[in-house]
Amino acid sequence: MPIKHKRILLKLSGEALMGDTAYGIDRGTLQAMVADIAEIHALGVEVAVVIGGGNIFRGMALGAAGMDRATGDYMGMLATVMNSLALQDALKNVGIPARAQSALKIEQVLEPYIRPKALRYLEEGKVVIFAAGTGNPFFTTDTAAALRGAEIGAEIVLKATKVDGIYTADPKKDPNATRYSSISFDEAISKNLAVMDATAFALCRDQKLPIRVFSIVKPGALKRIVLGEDEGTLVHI
Ligand SMILES: Nc1ncnc2c1ncn2[C@@H]1O[C@H](COP(=O)(O)OP(=O)(O)OP(=O)(O)O)[C@@H](O)[C@H]1O
Ligand SMILES: O=c1ccn([C@@H]2O[C@H](COP(=O)(O)O)[C@@H](O)[C@H]2O)c(=O)[nH]1
Repeated sequence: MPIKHKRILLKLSGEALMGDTAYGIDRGTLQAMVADIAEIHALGVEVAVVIGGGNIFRGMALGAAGMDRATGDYMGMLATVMNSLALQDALKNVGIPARAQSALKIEQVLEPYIRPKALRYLEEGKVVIFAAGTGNPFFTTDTAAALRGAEIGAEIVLKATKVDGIYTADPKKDPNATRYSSISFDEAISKNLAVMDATAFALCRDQKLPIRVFSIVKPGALKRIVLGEDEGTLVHI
């Protein structure tokens, strides 16, 4: 079967990285994510990854607890750096070349984000991990995924999360919610569907970059998507 998407931006949920634990990185979950990436890497897909930080810190939650919001956001971005380091290490452990780049300057830890270098890594078959989100507070890693996806000319943003698509309402709160198989950007924005923030939806819409939201826990889902099969929810123009 031919691959449908040659270059993708994969957004991995930070929150999902906890697995069944209450905080941090669950080793088994991380290895399962790596196994999914390995399957599509073996098909020749060029893979760039943005990983969230919800398993460690979210600026909004820290802000609600009384911390200065921007400070909380920088802590959230640093959380994504930790997740990116763990992912880079786990990929290398299974023989997949991976390079993480940071949107915040921490040169002793990660090389900085340099777009031409990232593009070269992708052409060389290396998995590129974009750490520290956009590098700016008041954004999210979903927006970083949209931004980097557009910058590298990805054909699609694949958001791997804890639910298996976009629903009429949060399926964790509303048992009667039903899943869309596809939805337009305008509808997703106007209905305030909180699976992704409006900034990310708007950026992808303006750049004509489709998004597919799918379950990170469903075995083989990522591979089926790159082979063109129907999974989760497609967000389109
Ligand atoms: N209409 C909706 N359809 C699907 N999921 C929804 C909807 N509204 C809210 N959600 C929630 O959005 C969550 C996914 O978004 P969220 O940004 O919180 O997580 P993530 O991107 O997977 O994690 P992280 O930010 O740590 O990377 C789902 O787990 C789901 O409970
Ligand atoms: O560009 C960005 C990206 C992220 N943040 C902060 O990091 C946390 C974790 O990211 P998630 O997307 O929620 O997983 C986020 O809550 C923000 O606080 C940021 O400030 N800028």
